[in-house]
Parts: sequence; C-alpha cells; structure tokens
Amino acid sequence: MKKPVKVLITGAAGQIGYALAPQVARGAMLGPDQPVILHLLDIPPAAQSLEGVKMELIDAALPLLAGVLTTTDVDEATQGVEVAVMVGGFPRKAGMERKDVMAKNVSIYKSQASSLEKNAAQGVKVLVVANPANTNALILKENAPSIPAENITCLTRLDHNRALGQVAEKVGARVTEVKNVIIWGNHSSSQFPDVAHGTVGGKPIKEAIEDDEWLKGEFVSTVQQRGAVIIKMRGMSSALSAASSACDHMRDWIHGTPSGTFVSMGVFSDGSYNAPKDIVFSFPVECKGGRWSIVQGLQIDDYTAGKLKATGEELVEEKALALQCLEEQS
Ligand SMILES: NC(=O)c1ccc[n+]([C@@H]2O[C@H](COP(=O)([O-])OP(=O)(O)OC[C@H]3O[C@@H](n4cnc5c(N)ncnc54)[C@H](O)[C@@H]3O)[C@@H](O)[C@H]2O)c1
Ligand SMILES: O=C(O)C[C@H](O)C(=O)O
Repeated sequence: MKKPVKVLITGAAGQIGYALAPQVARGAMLGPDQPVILHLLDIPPAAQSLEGVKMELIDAALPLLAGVLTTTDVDEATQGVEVAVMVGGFPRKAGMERKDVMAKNVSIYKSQASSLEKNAAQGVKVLVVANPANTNALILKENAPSIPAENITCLTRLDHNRALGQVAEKVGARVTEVKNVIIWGNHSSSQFPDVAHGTVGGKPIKEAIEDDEWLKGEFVSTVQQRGAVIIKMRGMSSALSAASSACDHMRDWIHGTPSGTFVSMGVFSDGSYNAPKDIVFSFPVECKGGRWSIVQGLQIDDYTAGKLKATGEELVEEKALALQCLEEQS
C-alpha cells in the first residue's frame, strides 16, 4: 500500500465539496491505488454540516480513504498537505458577474495563502476553484511567495470539458474522440473557447463540423455562458461537473497528459501568446513528470488574437480591482 497523500479541500461543506470529497476518495484525482487523508475545512457556521459530510464518507466505506480531518481552523487544515483544492468562498447568484463576488473572496485567499505557505508540504500543488478563480489564484500566489508560482493554478478545465462536450454533441461522437480544444484567458464570460487546433476522431474540428457560423457563434457563447445557464436551471452553480473537472485537472497535472494531447489550465502567465504577464491566464498546457508547460508555436489568427487581448485586459482590470479591495480592507 502506498503512503497516503494529504489532500486539503476548503469549503468542504459546500456543494462542490460534497461532490468532490468522495471522488477524491475513490481515486479519481490521484489514482486508483493512492490512499488519501482528506483535510476538510469550512467556516464555523458550517461546522455541523462538515461533520455530517465526514459521517457520510465513513459510511461509504471507501477503500482508499485513510483518514478524514474536519476543522474550521485553517492552520490545522493546511498542515502537511501535498494537494490543496481551494473551493471555499461565496458563489455567484443569478444575475451576478464573477467580479461581483470579488471583495468577499479575495481576502479569504490572501489569508489562506499565508497558512498554506507556513504549513503545507514542500511542493504542494494548489488548485483554486472559487471565483474569481484566476484572480484568487493570483492573490494566493502573491501572498505565498515561498510556494513556486508554477505550483499555483486555477480551474478552467470545466470550461475545457464543456467545450469538448459541445463538440461531441454536435457531431455525435464520444467525448474521448475530441481533443485539443483550448480555453484562453479568464474563467469568465470573456474567455475564448478555441477549436482551431482541435480534432475529433483525428479530423480537424472545423472540417468535421463544417459550420463556421456555429463554431464562431453559438459554440463560443454556450461555453462562455454555461456557468450562468446552470445557475439559472439549478438555482445553484455547477457542482458535479466542477468537482469532476477539478479531479481531471489534478490527475493530468500529476500523472501527465497523453502524448500529443493538451488541456487548459489557469497558470501564471509568462507572456506567451502576448497574454499580459503577472496574471493567472488559461493556456493550453501539456503535463509531464508533475509539471505543466504551455504548448508553444500554435498559429494565432487576428480574430483569436483580438479575443485573447480582450480576456487578458479583463484579468488586468480584475487584478487592479482585487488589489484595491484588499487595500480598502486593510
Ligand atoms: N472555477 C470553476 O470552474 C468553478 C465552477 C463552479 C463553481 N465555482 C466557484 O466555486 C466556489 C464554491 O462553489 P459552491 O457551489 O461549492 O459554493 P457553496 O456556497 O455551496 O460552498 C462554498 C463553501 O465555502 C465555505 N466558505 C466560505 N468562506 C470560507 C472560508 N474562509 N474558508 C473555508 N470555507 C469557506 C462556505 O461555508 C461553503 O460551505 C464558488 O466561488 C463558485 O463560484 C468555480
Ligand atoms: O459561473 C459561475 O459563477 C460558477 C462557475 O464558475 C461555473 O463556471 O459554473
């Protein structure tokens, strides 16, 4: 039996936490032979609910689950964790943009960054899910200077998976046949879902679909607006798909992407593809040996360059707004 890995889930009494904890304990994130100890954090008003989640995890008799720690103390929660999935925060409600939850959420990420830096295992891999995901990840990075920037990422894999799903539905293919779509930029409605380098059953997506109007119009807006539509339909934001995509993100980061396949991750920008530097931007990445690298050399036409510019500008604005919120709170 392998040594268990300590996995932190913040906001664990919430709806994503409830969907995510059993998936991690079933091996969907770290592998089918990797035992885990879950560190579940929430705030004091959710403490009882968190205990209920722990009871259910025990009741499920999950073979890979080597322990569950529930706590409302962030320093206890971050102790020795090798993987941290940051879900805690306030979700957006119908009619709100992700920026509207900014002030509430960025301050959480500032304080939890310091705790992770102090207590997490060396080499901790961090995935920020809570919105505004890119900017929360940036604030976490700025406030945990001893954690390498490459170890702090945000979730745009849900948007990536949504794009795969839309293409598969359109052509009537299995989702596994669709590869190499890209989500560029922000996990917001300014993101650009790009199929120019993607294939379905080995054929370029553009040739398989033969409907440029759909690809430039309905496809893009469906992926961009999917989060808002789910909120309208369910009265709550996506949870099972967010949890499943968080597992995909971490699994590929740790275990690698198949040769020739890339996925989308929000990572600290080095200015590739003219994205602004010093923000967390979603790029196409390949993963190997526990590290991600941005896929280089993709041809970008003027239309796509314009979309990348717009989403990059939004992230620069979000960063300024976040810093302003933090200054006002200090
Ligand atoms: N990146 C993505 O693809 C994506 C997808 C879906 C949802 N989200 C975001 O994920 C976040 C969680 O969504 P949800 O539906 O699970 O919300 P939820 O309200 O059901 O759960 C959030 C939990 O976080 C807890 N929390 C609040 N402040 C905390 C703190 N300081 N420390 C620890 N826990 C804290 C709350 O008590 C709650 O239990 C939201 O910000 C949502 O917008 C992101
Ligand atoms: O859109 C939201 O606010 C929730 C989440 O980010 C999503 O994409 O489903």
